[in-house]
Amino acid sequence: MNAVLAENLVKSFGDVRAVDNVSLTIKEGEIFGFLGPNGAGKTTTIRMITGVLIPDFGDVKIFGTDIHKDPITSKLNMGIIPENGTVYADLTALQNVLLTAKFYGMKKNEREMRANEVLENLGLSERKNSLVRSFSKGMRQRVAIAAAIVHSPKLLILDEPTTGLDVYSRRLVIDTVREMNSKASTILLTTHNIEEANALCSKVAVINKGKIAAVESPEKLKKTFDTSGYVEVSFDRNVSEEVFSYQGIEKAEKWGDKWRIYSDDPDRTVKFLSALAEREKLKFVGISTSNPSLEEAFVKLTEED
Ligand SMILES: Nc1ncnc2c1ncn2[C@@H]1O[C@H](COP(=O)(O)OP(=O)(O)OP(=O)(O)O)[C@@H](O)[C@H]1O
Repeated sequence: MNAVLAENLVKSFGDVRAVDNVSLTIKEGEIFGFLGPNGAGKTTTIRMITGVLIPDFGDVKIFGTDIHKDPITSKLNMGIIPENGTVYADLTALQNVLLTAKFYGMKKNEREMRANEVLENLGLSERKNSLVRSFSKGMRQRVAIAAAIVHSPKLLILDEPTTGLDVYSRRLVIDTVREMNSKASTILLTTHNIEEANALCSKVAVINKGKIAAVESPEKLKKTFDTSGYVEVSFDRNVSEEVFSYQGIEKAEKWGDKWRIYSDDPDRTVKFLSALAEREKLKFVGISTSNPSLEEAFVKLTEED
């Protein structure tokens, strides 16, 4: 079953078409990353998916239920951490989480057990009885996350969950996302952080100027935009450029003590190099293929025309 099925979402604010015909399918069990530059339409899309904003056009189904026709059923399945997650500053961390647990209709015993458990997992046990007012940004964000996951939602939606957090809070947030996913939650998160998306997500969608530019696994996306396709090789002695003249090899460039061999088929290049080494009695000192980055793909997908 699809956790999220968003079809043809459109939302304008005055003359600005913030979201322009966006469709997304998020399968159960995925960690789905929503990437895009500032103002691309990520938050507006998330707000439509979570039922906070009514689209001008289009539908959203959460586990098959229309969010606008039956918001309660849909929302019971969700945990939502909005951008700059909101928590009550005049309540303690524990009171914040217990309050949300109550909203979700959890029983008293279960509320207390789970609230303590999630606060512990998010490194907040020792401060659970302190007012949130006294907390740092990272701690507040962790309280917001604890509150959003206390009812073990089937779908966890996080808008920029790690922006502005210190390394410790970021690590706890990422570990929590992974743990929720391993316990059968589907995750949808927006992020600016491409390396984070690369490390966490099984699939990413890139949005630019309100439109979806690509939906792929990070690995496929990297490969699609890898224009650098080269193999780097060094031998135990110098060779001249001519030895690399071979069908399919576009060029060979000297890089320090190595050669970069460009082609559209690294597998063939490696086989060719192996035959070359044998024929010329060369020994490999090192050989590696280029490592395309998701950042490169992202920049290509979102760069100005
Ligand atoms: N309530 C609003 N009223 C007017 N314009 C809005 C409103 N919300 C969003 N916009 C505009 O819609 C566009 C998309 O904004 P949105 O916040 O969805 O982008 P985003 O991808 O989440 O950006 P960021 O990464 O900076 O948070 C922007 O041009 C923004 O100025």
